Amino acid sequence: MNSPQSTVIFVHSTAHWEAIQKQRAQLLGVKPEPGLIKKEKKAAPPSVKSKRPNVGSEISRRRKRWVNNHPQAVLYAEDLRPPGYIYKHCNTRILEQDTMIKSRPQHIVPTILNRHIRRDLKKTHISQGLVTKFESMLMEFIDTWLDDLEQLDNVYLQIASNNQFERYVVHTLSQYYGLESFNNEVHYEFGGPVGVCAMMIGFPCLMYYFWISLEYHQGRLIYPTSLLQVKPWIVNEIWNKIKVGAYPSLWATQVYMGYVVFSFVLAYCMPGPVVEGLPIPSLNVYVSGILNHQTHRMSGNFVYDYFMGSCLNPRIGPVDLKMWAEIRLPWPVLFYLSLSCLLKQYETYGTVTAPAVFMVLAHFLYVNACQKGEECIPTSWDIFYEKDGFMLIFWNMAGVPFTYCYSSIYLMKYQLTTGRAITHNIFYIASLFSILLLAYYVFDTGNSQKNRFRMEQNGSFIARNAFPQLPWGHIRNPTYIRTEHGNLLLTSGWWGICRKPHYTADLTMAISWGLITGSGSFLPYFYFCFFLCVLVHRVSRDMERCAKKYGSDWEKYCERVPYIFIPYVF
Ligand SMILES: NC(=O)C1=CN([C@@H]2O[C@H](COP(=O)(O)OP(=O)(O)OC[C@H]3O[C@@H](n4cnc5c(N)ncnc54)[C@H](OP(=O)(O)O)[C@@H]3O)[C@@H](O)[C@H]2O)C=CC1
Ligand SMILES: C=C(/C=C/[C@@H](C)[C@H]1CC[C@H]2C3=CC=C4C[C@@H](O)CC[C@]4(C)[C@H]3CC[C@]12C)C(C)C
Repeated sequence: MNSPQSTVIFVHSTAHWEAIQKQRAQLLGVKPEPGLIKKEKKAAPPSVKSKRPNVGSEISRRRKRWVNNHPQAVLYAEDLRPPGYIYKHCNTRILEQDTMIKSRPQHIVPTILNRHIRRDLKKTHISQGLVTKFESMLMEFIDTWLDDLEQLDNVYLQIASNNQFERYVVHTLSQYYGLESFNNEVHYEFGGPVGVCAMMIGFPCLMYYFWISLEYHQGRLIYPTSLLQVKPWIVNEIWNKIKVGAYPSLWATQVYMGYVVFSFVLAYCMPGPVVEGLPIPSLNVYVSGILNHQTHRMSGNFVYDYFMGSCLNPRIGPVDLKMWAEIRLPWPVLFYLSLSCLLKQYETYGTVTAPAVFMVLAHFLYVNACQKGEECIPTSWDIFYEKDGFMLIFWNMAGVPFTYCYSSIYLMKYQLTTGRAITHNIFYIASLFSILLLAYYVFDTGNSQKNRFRMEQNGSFIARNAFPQLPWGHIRNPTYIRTEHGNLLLTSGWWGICRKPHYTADLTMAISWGLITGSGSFLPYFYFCFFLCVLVHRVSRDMERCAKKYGSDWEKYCERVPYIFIPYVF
């Protein structure tokens, strides 16, 4: 995985800043007037040229090169020491006795280079040009923010560099100036820019391909029979069919966009229960003046950021766009599509089959769950973690409604084109209905157990009577693990049995949507396969995130609840 790195220098607080000021004044031999930090501004930043640490002995060539800004002038560990600092007289004890430094808050990095860095620097010849370049950047940054102490809590300077050695120099200089620095490593998911580019092109193409196979081939997957056939196959089988049957017509656009607008107006005027979500990161972040005030976890790569999104919770008025697009758009459309297939069957044959009823029930349960449990959704992963980018928007507006419906469309198209309805024996049908209802029960109560527990914890719990409120959906006096982070991890109910009970239940429902159509086509199983990949990937991302966030508490939780999907199996 490609992981570009950049170095970010942080200044955390006004207190920290004042400490830096005092420190620098002390290093320069200027006595700071207590409480008048701003007044020292002009005197404080040493000009990079005039106050550059002395290098080598006074008559040495090394010193001359350094003083004359020779590009190959080198700097040793001792050169990075504060001026006037004598190595053999300084140790940590002396540092701690120093009143200026003592007055610093605990978290501030000491000014004197630590032994580890000193040892490393001794081995390294650092070019003067490099040091001057980064030192000037730091000086400029310090000067810029001297006048604006109020903003200091959120200010940081980002220095992008893919060179490990350069980053090392920046860290060392930061330490010298009492700034806190750390590497901000961009961790790409989904295969990075190349992976997401492939997905953005591949998903729509795949959907067209599946549409052709459903519309013209009773769900059979089609392919060219020889290499020579590829071009005519693409033109005749794919392109011409899309042009005729799947070109976005004005009527289709009006119907779909009409529904989108209608649904938005409803969300605007009839918002449903209003609950507080989880705290989101501060929006008041300045990043070298480049990013605006709402972007979040940006990689800097346009394609990747376009796919992942930039904002976490964009809104228009009272409508949280992500919630609206995730709940109020795809699931009702999916339900209407299934219902339409059932009505078409009834209109054509005067009767309906059990599999078609099954699909309407399955989609009704899902859409109903999303609406009746709307108040629980702000504490779920997509809302608090995923940003609103191509991935979520495409999947909400196209993927969910127009791929999750393959089972219903397949049942209908198969009957319309062959004249034979897909049916099964009563035992098979009854088993699948039972599996669906049982899985739904675990899915519904699993989600609501965890989300209500979390809502109680953050004080946003509200009781609702929307149908159905299932028994065990709300655990009174639950057991949990209290983490040092402050969050509680539920270990009662389904959550004491495995770590992702709601995923297991959701996947069980997904496979039942395929099984009800028999084994004539892969397409009704596409949702299950796709969803399995999504959830397995999500589990690994989530576990990694939680392990970092909760540390040893997460290990304790994993010991208490060792299985992820199925107890004693996995
Ligand atoms: N049909 C579809 O297309 C999709 C359906 N879904 C369904 O949506 C539902 C919600 O899933 P999703 O949003 O992915 O995940 P969750 O709502 O389970 O969110 C995971 C988060 O829950 C918190 N958490 C994990 N374990 C515990 C615990 N024991 N106690 C308390 N909090 C815990 C952690 O957050 P924290 O950091 O706050 O601790 C974790 O990051 C599932 O049923 C899933 O199947 C999801 C995606 C797509
Ligand atoms: C990822 C997408 C969509 C995800 C949604 C389908 C689920 C996200 C959170 C889920 C739910 C949370 C809590 C619930 C309370 C329960 O009482 C009922 C179920 C539910 C509403 C549950 C339902 C599914 C979610 C809304 C897109 C990108 C496909």
